[in-house]
Amino acid sequence: MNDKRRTLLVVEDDPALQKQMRWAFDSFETVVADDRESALAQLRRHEPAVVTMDLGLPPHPDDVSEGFRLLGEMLVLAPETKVIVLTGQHDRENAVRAVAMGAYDFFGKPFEPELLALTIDRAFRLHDLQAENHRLMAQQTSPFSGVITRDPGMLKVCRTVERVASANVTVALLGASGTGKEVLARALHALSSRSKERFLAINCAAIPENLLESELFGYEKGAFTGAAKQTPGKIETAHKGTFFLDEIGDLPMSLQAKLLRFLQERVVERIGGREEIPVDVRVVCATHRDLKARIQAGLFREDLYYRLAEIVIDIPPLRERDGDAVLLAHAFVQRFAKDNGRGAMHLGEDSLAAIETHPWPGNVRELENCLKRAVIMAESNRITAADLGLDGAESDLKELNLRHVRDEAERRAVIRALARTNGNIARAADALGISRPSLYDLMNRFGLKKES
Ligand SMILES: Nc1ncnc2c1ncn2[C@@H]1O[C@H](COP(=O)(O)OP(=O)(O)OP(=O)(O)O)[C@@H](O)[C@H]1O
Repeated sequence: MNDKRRTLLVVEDDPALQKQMRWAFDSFETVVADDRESALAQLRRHEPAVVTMDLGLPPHPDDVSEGFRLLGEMLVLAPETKVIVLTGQHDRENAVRAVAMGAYDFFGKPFEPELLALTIDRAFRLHDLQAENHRLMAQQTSPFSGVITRDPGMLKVCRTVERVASANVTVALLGASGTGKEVLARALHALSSRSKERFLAINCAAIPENLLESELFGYEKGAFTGAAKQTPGKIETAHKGTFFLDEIGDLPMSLQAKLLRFLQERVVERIGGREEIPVDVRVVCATHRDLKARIQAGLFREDLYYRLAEIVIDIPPLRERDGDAVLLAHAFVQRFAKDNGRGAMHLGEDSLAAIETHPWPGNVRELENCLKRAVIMAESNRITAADLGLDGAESDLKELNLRHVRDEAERRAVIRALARTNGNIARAADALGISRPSLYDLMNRFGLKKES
């Protein structure tokens, strides 16, 4: 295969062997380095997909210390890069150690160039496949239906939910109102082995204290005035399924003790009853309140907190999710336009800018309601900022311009590299993975003086 875009870095201190390898691997774009420092500089500059490296490198060419140090640093700097380690013919121990550290493969010296070329080719193919896989994964939105996001923080939350779904641990979802706590609790249930059973939710803030107790634990006939028949509580009804306690931060103290007992003993006693009924439920809770602060204020039991918060998942507010407000807005417009039989509707430039700049204190719920109203109210198929009831923010097109964004990122990286290397141009250029002349060009472009 002759593809010059495939960059191979050869780390080899023997000039004769270096030359031989360049020649043998001329179907790749081969760059060479003869020691650790130059190898790291080449790695930064060329970002090769594949590296072959000798383990014996100067200043200690007769042992493997420098080689292993380089291998470790390369794997940190470029974990996707495939490193093929060249070892002595009988040095199996170091070969195995290198692969255990994360090297892709090893080869004994002297090697047959054709065989090594095949291994290199395979490494490139694997690298390309993994890159493609990452690209496809990045295109995906969240892994759950019902949760729309492309924000890295929120995607991490989704991955945590996936990971803990199958474990039978109690999960606390913490986040402001409308951030999607219930959506995530339902996803947790759907991904768990209990998905075929019930998901039961109760909002601890919405029900008065005396009613809440009977809602949670149930009651026997005649337990209190109006208790006409035996009624199981919600916890009991959720047996084998998932029980979602929303707004747990608002649970009255008296019920906190009772809930704690249930979490410890896993039995419920109906009001007015004497029987202890075993219940097997997975408990998920959520609150927008700061539970630690409530513990400090004596409003929430610390022992209950630790029972409930075996796994804590913090959900970021909408304003901290990059690009999500507009992404969600498009999805809501489509959904509500369809629900209302309004045909194809779209958001105008001014409304997109307004959505981006609004802080959304009510999070996704506020955005959802805002678009629901706008779809109904809009006079044409184009939704304006006025339809949204938001101030038509000046569209900051400069911020959206990709070249401007890139320039700004580059300017900052150059300033940081120069600061870290105390103005040393050669080292700053190495750190940035560019040549010295390129760094000078950038410094000129951004008006950065050599001393700065
Ligand atoms: N990432 C999301 N993608 C799509 N819809 C979402 C998302 N997050 C939330 N929603 C929608 O926003 C609304 C509010 O979400 P949810 O009820 O889960 O929030 P909450 O944090 O539980 O709110 P509260 O604290 O007020 O109970 C729901 O209609 C939900 O479907």
